[in-house]
Amino acid sequence: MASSVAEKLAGVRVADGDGWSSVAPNLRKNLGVLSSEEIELAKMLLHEGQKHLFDHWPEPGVDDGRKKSFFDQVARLNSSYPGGLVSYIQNAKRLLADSKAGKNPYDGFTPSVPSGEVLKFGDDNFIMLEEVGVREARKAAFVLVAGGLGERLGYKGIKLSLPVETTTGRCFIQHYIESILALQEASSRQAQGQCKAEIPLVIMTSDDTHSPTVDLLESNNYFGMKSTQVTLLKQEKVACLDDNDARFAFDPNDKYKLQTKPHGHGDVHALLYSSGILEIWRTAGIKWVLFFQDTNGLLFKAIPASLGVSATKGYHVNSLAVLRKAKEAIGGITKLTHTDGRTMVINVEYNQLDPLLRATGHPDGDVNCDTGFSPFPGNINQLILELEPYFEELSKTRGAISEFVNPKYKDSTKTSFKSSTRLECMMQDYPKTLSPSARVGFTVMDTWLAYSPVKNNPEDAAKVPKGNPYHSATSGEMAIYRANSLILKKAGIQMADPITDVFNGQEVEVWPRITWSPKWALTFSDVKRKVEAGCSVSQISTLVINGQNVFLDSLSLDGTLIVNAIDEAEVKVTGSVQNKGWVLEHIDYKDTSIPEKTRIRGFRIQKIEQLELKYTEPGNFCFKS
Ligand SMILES: O=c1ccn([C@@H]2O[C@H](COP(=O)(O)OP(=O)(O)O[C@H]3O[C@H](CO)[C@H](O)[C@H](O)[C@H]3O)[C@@H](O)[C@H]2O)c(=O)[nH]1
Repeated sequence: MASSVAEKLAGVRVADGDGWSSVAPNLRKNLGVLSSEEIELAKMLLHEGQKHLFDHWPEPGVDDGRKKSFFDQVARLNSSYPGGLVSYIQNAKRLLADSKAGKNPYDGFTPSVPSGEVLKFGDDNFIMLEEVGVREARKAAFVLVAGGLGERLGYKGIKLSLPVETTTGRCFIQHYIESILALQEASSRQAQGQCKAEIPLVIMTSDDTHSPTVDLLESNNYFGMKSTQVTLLKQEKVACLDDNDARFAFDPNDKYKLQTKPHGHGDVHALLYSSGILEIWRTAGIKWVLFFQDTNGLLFKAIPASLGVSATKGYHVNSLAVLRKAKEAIGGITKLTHTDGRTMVINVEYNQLDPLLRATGHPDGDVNCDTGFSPFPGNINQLILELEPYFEELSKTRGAISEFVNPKYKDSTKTSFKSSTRLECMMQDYPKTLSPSARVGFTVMDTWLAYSPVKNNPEDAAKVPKGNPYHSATSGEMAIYRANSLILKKAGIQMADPITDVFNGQEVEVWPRITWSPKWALTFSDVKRKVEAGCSVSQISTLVINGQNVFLDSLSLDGTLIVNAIDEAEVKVTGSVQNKGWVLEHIDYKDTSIPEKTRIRGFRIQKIEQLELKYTEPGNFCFKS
C-alpha cells in the first residue's frame, strides 16, 4: 500500500539526520521510499561523487519501482567487486588520472628476456614430465574462463559450442571435459589403492555466455562428467565511466540503470575466492589449479608435461608459453627490472610490448630476432597455480587483480571520452602482487603441439601478415590434424607429407585428418604403446580412433577408417585399408546457405566412402583387412 506524504517526510527526516543528502535534492525527496540498505548505498554514491545519478529523479510516487531496481543493480555491482564500489570508483579515479598524465604503467622498469623451461616434444625429459603430470592430475582442479563474447570471431553462438574439428564434430567443451575425464582415469590408475579422484571443473561465464553454456552442458548430459563435478561461476560486468572523475554512465536506454561492460578474465580470481570453492578444494587435498581458455584444441596435449614441470620445479605459478611471432596477438613473457632493483617475470600484453620496448632503448619495438621469432616467449594464458600459496595470496587480496583503463579521448586535452570506458583486468596479471620470493616460472612448448586458438573471423584472418598465425577456425582445425600426424610420425608411423591449400583466403598445410578421443592417448608414451611397427597413412586419409584399447599394427591406410570400441574391448587393427575416403570441399564464408560453424572454416567434409569398425562387447579382437 502506498504510504502517505506525511510518512514519507518523516522517513526523510529519520534517514537524513545529518543532512548528507542536501547536495542531491531529488534523492532527498525520495528517501522515504528507500530501505535502510538502499539509503546506505545512496550515501556511499554521493560520498564518491555520483550525485548526478539522482538529478533526474521525479517526486516520490513516480517510478518508485524503477528507483528500487536501480538500487538492486547498485547492490549487485557493490558486492561483486572486491572492496565494493568505493574501491572501484577510487581505483578508477587513480587510473584515469594516470592515463590522462600519460603515465607509463612500466615506468622505471627495463624489459629483458627471461629464462624458463624449454621442452622438446618426445624427448626423455618430456616423457618423464608427462608421467609426473599424469600422476599429479588427481590433485588438480581445472578452471575454464569462458565469459568472453569472442567479438573478433563474430560467431553468433558461444565459442565452447564450436567444433574443435569437423571430422568428428566434437565441440570444445566436449573435448575439454573428455580430456579431464581421461586424465582422471589415467591418474587414478597410477595411484592404485587410493580412492578414485574426481577432478573438479569450474567454468566462468558471463551474462553473455551463461545460459547457452548451461543449455549445452545439460542437453549433452555434461558430456559424461558428473554434473556435481562442474561448477559455473558467473562474472558480473562493471559500471562504465563517463569522465575523468569516474562518474558512472547511464544505460543509453534506461535512466534508472547504469551502463555496464565486461571487466575481463581477471575476474576469475575474485570469483574463485568469494565463492568459497578454494577452501573446499584445500580440504579435499587439491594441490594444483589449472586455468585455460575457451578455444585451444591443442591445449591438453601440453597439460601433462607442464603440470610435470610445476611439480618437479615447485613452481607456485607456471605460465605456458610458445614461440611468439612479433606483433602476434599474444602477450610476451618478460623479465622486468626496476631501477630500485625489484624484478618480476610477467606477461606484457601484446598492445603494450611494442611501446615498452621502444621506450627502453629498442627503437624497432616488437620485432623478430635472428630465429624468425620474437625473443619474448608468447603467453598462451594457460596458468598452473599451486593452490596453497594461491589461497594465501587471495586471502590478502580477495582476488583483486591489478587493473587498467583504456579510455578513447575526444582530443588531446584528454578531458572527455568518445564513449564510456571501464576498468579491466587480466587473469595473467595475478603474479603482479606476489612477493619476490614467490616461485614464478614458465614453460615453453612447441607451438604445433600446444597452441592454436580460434579467435579471428575469416576476413581478418586472411589479412594476417604472411608467416604469422591466423588464429581462425580454419587454422584451428588444421592444427589438430597436423599435431596428431606429427605425433604419430614421431611414434614411427610413415606419414604422408602435407599439401598446401587455401581456404577463406588463408594458405594452410593440410595433413591427413587424424583424430583420437583423449582416452586413447593423453601422453606420447600412450601413443607409442598403441602404435606398432610398419604402419603408414596416405595424405588423403582420415583416421578416427574412439576407444581406450585400440592398437595399430602394420596398418596401411589410404582412405577413411573409423574405429569405435568400448573400454573393455582390446582391438588390434592391421592390414591394408583402402577406400575413396572423405574429401575436403571448398566453400566460401559468405555462403549463408551453409551453417556458420562450417562456413567460417572455408571447407566442408564430403563423406564418400569409409570403413567403420565397431566393438561393443568386451574381449580381444583383431581386424585384418
Ligand atoms: O571478460 C572476459 C573476457 C574474456 N574472457 C575469456 O578469457 C579468454 C581470453 O579472452 P580473449 O580470447 O579475448 O583474450 P585475448 O586474445 O585478448 O588475449 C589473451 O589470450 C592470449 C592467448 O590466447 C594471450 O595469452 C593474451 O596475453 C591474453 O590476454 C577467453 O576464454 C574468454 O572467453 C572471460 O571469461 N571474460
